Amino acid sequence: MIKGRLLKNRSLNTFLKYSIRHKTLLITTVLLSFLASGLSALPAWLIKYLVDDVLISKNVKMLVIVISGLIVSTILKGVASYFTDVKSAFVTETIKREIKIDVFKHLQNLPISYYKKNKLGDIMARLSGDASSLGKIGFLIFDVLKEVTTAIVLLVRLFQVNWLLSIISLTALPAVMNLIKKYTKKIRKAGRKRQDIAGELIAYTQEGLSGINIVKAFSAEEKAIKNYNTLNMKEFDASMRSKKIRAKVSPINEVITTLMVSLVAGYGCYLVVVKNTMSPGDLISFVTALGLLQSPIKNMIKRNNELQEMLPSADRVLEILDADTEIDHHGIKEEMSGNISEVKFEHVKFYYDDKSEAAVKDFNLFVKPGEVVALVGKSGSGKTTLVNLIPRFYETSEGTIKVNGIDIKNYSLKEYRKNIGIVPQETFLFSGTIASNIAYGREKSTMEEIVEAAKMANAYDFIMEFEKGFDTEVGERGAMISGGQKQRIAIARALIQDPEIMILDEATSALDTESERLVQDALDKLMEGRTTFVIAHRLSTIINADKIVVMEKGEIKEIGCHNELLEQGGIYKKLYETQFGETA
Ligand SMILES: Nc1ncnc2c1ncn2[C@@H]1O[C@H](COP(=O)(O)OP(=O)(O)OP(=O)(O)O)[C@@H](O)[C@H]1O
Repeated sequence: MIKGRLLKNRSLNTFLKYSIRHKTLLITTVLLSFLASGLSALPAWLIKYLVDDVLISKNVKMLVIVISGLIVSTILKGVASYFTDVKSAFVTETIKREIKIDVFKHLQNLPISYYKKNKLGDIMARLSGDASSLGKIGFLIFDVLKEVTTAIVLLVRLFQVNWLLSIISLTALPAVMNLIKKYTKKIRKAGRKRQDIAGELIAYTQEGLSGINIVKAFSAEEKAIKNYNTLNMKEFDASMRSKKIRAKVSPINEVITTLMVSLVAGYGCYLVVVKNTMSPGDLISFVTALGLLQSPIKNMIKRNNELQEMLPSADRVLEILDADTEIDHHGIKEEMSGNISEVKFEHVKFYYDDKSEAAVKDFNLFVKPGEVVALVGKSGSGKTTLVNLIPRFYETSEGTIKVNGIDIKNYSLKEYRKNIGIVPQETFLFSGTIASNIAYGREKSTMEEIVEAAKMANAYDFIMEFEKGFDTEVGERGAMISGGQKQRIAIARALIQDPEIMILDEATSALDTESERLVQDALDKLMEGRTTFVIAHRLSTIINADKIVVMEKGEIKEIGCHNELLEQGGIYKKLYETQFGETA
C-alpha cells in the first residue's frame, strides 16, 4: 500500500522517468545489488551446517567447506557492494545533474513576472538543495531495493526451515507496517514545512546580503540579525519536530521485533528439545535468518522515513517546472525580415493581475523608424510597464503592439528580442572581465569590436587606466567600478548588439558633471539612428526627443515635441517647471 502511494508521487515518477534514459546502467546496478544482497543472507544457510555437521557430527571436512564458503561469499559480496555503490552513485549523480540543468533551462524561459512573484533566494534553494534531494531519491531507492532483496532471500530461508514458525514470526509484521503507514504521512508533512522554512531563510539571507549597504546605512544590523535568528529558530523547531517523529519509529519497531524473536526462540526450543522435529542447526539457522532480517527491515523503515522527508523537498523543485514558460509566438509564426520600419501601439491595455486597475490604458502611438520617444510622467504613471511590453517581458492584456505591421506576439520571441537593446536604470554587470561584459551584447564579438564599442561609449579611456585594461575583473555585481563607469560599460554592451529598437531607462541618480556629460554623450550616440523609447529624466533627452509622451495613470495625456507641449500649457508645462525649473 505504501509502495502504491509512493509510485503515485510526482518526484518519484520524475526520478523514474529520468532513470529510464540510463536503463542499461540501471539494470546492471540492480543485478549487482541483487547479488550483494543474496550473498549477505548466506550465513543463515552456512550456520546450519556448522552446527549440525561440524559441531554435532564432528565433520571436519564440512568445517573447511563452511569456512571457505564464508570467506569467498564475503569477498564476492564486498566486490558486488562496491560496484553497486559506485554505479548507483553514478546513476544518481547523473540524474541529479540532468534534473538541475532542465530546471535551470526552465528558469531561463520563465517570464519576468515569475521573478517578480518569487523570491530569488527561494528559487536558488529549490535549484540547489531541493534538486539534490531529488537526486538523493536514487540512493534511497537503490538502498531500499537492496534491503528488499536481502529480506526476500532471508524469508525464503525461514519458510524452508519451518513454515509454521515463519508465520508465527511474521505476525508482528502487520503491526510494523501499520506503524510505518502512520508515521509516513506525519514525516512527509513535517519535511515539507522544514523545507519551506529553509527556503525562506535562504531567501532572507540572499536579500539581506544583497542589500548590505542599505542595512549598514540604516544601522539595521541588529534588526537583520534578529530577523535571521527568528527564521533560524523556526527552521530549528521544524527540523527538530521532524527528527522527533522519525526517532520514534525505530525503537517501537525494535521492541516489536524483539518480542517476536523471543516468541520464536521459545517455540523453536520446544520443537528441538521436546518434540524432536527440528535439528539444532535448523533452529540456529532460523534464528540467524530472523536476526539478519531485522537489519533490512530496520533500514527499509529508516530509508522510507528519509524518502518521505525528501519527497516534499523534491516536489519543490518540480513546482518550478510547473510554472508556465514564455510563449515563443502566438498563432502562425512570422519571420522578422528587413529593418524595423515602424512601431505601432493600438489600444494597448495591461493589467498586472485581473483584480488590479490597468497599469496601461488604451495606449495608442505610432513611431517612425529612428524616432526618439521620451516618456515622462509622475512615479507610478506606467512608463516602466509600457516599455516592458515592447520586448514582451509582459504580454499585452488587450490591444496590439505592431512592429513592421505585424503583432509582436507572432514573432519568435528570441529572434524578435535580438532587435531590442535595453539599458536599464540600474546597471547589472556579470562577474567576469570588462571585455566579456561588453561582448555579452553579441556572441563572437572580436576584440576590435569590443574596443570600438567601448570607445563609442566613452568607456575606453577609463578601461585603459586599469592595470589589466579590458581583462579587468569587474567583481561580483560590478563592485569595483563606479556608477558612471558601469553605465558606460552597459552602453557599450548595447552598442555592440547594434539593435534597431532601443529602450533606455535613464538613471535618476546624479553623477558628477564630467561623468554625466560622458554618459549623456554615449547615450546620444546609442540613440542615433535607432527607434528609441526612453524613460527620460534628463532635460537634454526630453528637449531633443522627436515625441514626448506625457503619461498619467497609464494613459497618454499629452503628446508632442517640447515646444508644442510648453505652448499647450498643460501637465507637461507644470512637470517641466517643477522638475527642471532651475536647470531651465
Ligand atoms: N510587478 C507589479 N505587479 C503589480 N503592479 C505593479 C507591478 N509593477 C508596477 N505595478 C503598478 O503599475 C503601475 C505603474 O507602475 P510603473 O512602474 O509602470 O510606473 P512608472 O511610471 O514607471 O513609475 P516610476 O517612475 O516610479 O518607475 C503602478 O500603479 C504600480 O504600482
